[in-house]
Amino acid sequence: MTPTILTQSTNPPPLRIPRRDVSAHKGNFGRVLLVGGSRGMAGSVSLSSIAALHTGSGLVAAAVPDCILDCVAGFHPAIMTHGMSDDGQKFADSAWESLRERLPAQAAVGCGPGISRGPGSATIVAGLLAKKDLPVVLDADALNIIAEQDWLRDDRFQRSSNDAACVLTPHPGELQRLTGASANDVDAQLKAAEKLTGRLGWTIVVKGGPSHVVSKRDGQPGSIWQNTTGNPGMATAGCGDVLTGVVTSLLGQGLSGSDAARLGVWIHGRSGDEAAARVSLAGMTAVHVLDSLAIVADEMTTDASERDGI
Ligand SMILES: NC(=O)C1=CN([C@@H]2O[C@H](COP(=O)(O)OP(=O)(O)OC[C@H]3O[C@@H](n4cnc5c(N)ncnc54)[C@H](O)[C@@H]3O)[C@@H](O)[C@H]2O)[C@@H](O)CC1
Ligand SMILES: Nc1ncnc2c1ncn2[C@@H]1O[C@H](COP(=O)(O)OP(=O)(O)O)[C@@H](O)[C@H]1O
Ligand SMILES: [Mg+2]
Repeated sequence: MTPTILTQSTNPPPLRIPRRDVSAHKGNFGRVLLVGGSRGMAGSVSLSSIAALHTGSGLVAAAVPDCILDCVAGFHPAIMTHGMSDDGQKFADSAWESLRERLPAQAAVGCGPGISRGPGSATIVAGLLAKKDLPVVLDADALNIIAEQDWLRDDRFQRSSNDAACVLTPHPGELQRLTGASANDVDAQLKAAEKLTGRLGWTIVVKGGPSHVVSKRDGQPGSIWQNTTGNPGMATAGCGDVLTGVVTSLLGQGLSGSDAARLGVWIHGRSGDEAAARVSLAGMTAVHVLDSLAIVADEMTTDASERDGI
């Protein structure tokens, strides 16, 4: 019997970015920084960083607690690493001071995978939320810190349409911690995300099968877009860390929060579908999704003649 492949995506992306010009150089595609990791979770921030490279970023660096720098550096020779002060496990209070100096050079920053909770991590998250001229993606424990600190009520962190994008990528458990909306009630989660987006001006990816992107578009709150790619094989450790790197990369390539989130979620799911077809639903891992991302990345792009309809 011929096996039925249920994972093939045929739908087009929600938007496209220009195909690379022949004279392109790495400076054209954004310098991005991934902030995270802790002892025991060096893989998370490495997955995010490699995902940013595989989405097309020109230069990718990881800012990590110094105690895991060698491990993170060993995952991929093209990733630069910056070691920040730590307490032997995770970022120390003073890490923000050295991180802050690196921010002006970045086109976008992604923060949270593997970061762990503690005062050092909380200072970094608050600093990034307050830096409204820098596009940022927040994930994992960065979101749990926002929930713990009750920063959703803090008007200091609102972003207007003139500010850089702030994109949150919670899974249902994290969104429940942030808003109280049950992880088992997608409608309640989308409503809660809509309310947040309207008030704070952030874009929220409500992850799942399928994922949704909730954003303010054309100044109007409450635009909800549903993704069509992806499959349950992606319910495996590290797939969310990959998404953080993908969306950070697209922000760094100049996309708005809403566009980076929608195209990012689409290509991430598309990579998952490619991985499932190549490996298997049960056996695929985040590393297969990363490899597939490098293969399907051009599906996000179009060339000038296609754009102009020639
Ligand atoms: N290799 C690595 O270093 C890895 C590190 N990771 C890091 O591990 C940290 C903890 O992340 P976790 O997400 O495991 O921890 P969480 O405690 O946030 O999430 C897992 C729990 O959330 C609840 N939940 C409810 N609905 C859910 C849904 N639909 N999807 C997911 N969870 C749901 C479940 O109770 C589940 O046990 C993060 O910092 C993450 O970046 C993970 O990404 C795995 C890989
Ligand atoms: N059943 C599913 N269908 C489609 N995508 C899924 C499914 N399960 C998980 N995913 C995707 O995998 C990712 C999991 O993210 P997350 O739970 O944060 O993982 P981790 O923290 O382990 O990296 C999300 O992008 C989610 O949309
Ligand atoms: Mg996660």
